[in-house]
Amino acid sequence: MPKHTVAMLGTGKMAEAVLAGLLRSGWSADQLVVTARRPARGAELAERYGVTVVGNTEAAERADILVIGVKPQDAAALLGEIGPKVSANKLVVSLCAGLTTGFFADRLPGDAPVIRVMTNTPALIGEAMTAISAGPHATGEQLAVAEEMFKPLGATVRVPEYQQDAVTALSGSGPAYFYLMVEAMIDAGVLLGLPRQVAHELVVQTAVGSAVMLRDSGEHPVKLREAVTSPAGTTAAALRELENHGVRAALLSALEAARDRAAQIAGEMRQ
Ligand SMILES: NC(=O)C1=CN([C@@H]2O[C@H](COP(=O)(O)OP(=O)(O)OC[C@H]3O[C@@H](n4cnc5c(N)ncnc54)[C@H](OP(=O)(O)O)[C@@H]3O)[C@@H](O)[C@H]2O)C=CC1
Ligand SMILES: O=C(O)[C@@H]1CCC=N1
Repeated sequence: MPKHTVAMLGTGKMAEAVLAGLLRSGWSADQLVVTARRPARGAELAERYGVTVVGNTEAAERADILVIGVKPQDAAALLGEIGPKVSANKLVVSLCAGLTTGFFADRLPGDAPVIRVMTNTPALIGEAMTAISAGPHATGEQLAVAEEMFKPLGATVRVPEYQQDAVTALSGSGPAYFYLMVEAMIDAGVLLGLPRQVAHELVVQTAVGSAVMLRDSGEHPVKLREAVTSPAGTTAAALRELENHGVRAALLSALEAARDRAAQIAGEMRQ
């Protein structure tokens, strides 16, 4: 990959995970500049990663890839600030849930190329799931640049932009669903009389083992679940309770709600 300079504009939790992932995968600190709204946050990032912290306009000037890491609600103000520095030879990469490439194109001068990315926090450890879509002014080459940038952070997939709200619901927010499940299982272990630390270790390693098996065996989850479920055994008893309590229906509703919220955010930002 040619030497690019990346600006993280608004370096909160998600942009920090991307920043850490890039540094882990061989990008050098001098290829990265970051911005923060609060000076204390900037100082923290400089100390933790050895990166240069500058203002938004200077970052937009210095870098050729501009990663938009602010909340969707803060994006318009940020674009207003950096707009004059964004020319067609810059690549704008949005991490924002809900916001379309059109939202950015409408607020940037000329034909600024925009790539919409939905990644997730496991980028921090090289296990992200990142979905990438090119906006109207982005070339295939620019899409490939964004893809190369995110590949070392985990897995990547190209999707048509209209699918990005569904992606956001599934893999963008996805880590939170698994963490909730783990949290609830640990509490259940405590209810059954296990010390919390023991319950924590049992659940976390079971989650890791199950996830690695899912990925590496290539087996369908139904087959893996059936292998655990003995006739008249303990697992069948537990699964019946999960079905009785509507776990599948809850997931369907939850993901629809997340997808709809992404679309709603975009609508709110247009007003
Ligand atoms: N968290 C996640 O798992 C995921 C998040 N995303 C997307 O990533 C984006 C960021 O989310 P997240 O990291 O969770 O949110 P955070 O609030 O942690 O990060 C946003 C950061 O931007 C800073 N900021 C806001 N305005 C400016 C500005 N004008 N100049 C410089 N910095 C600014 C904020 O500063 P301050 O600290 O002062 O508020 C904050 O540090 C969102 O658009 C979200 O949709 C996408 C996928 C997953
Ligand atoms: O909750 C959110 O809106 C962001 C987007 C996906 C994950 N976190």
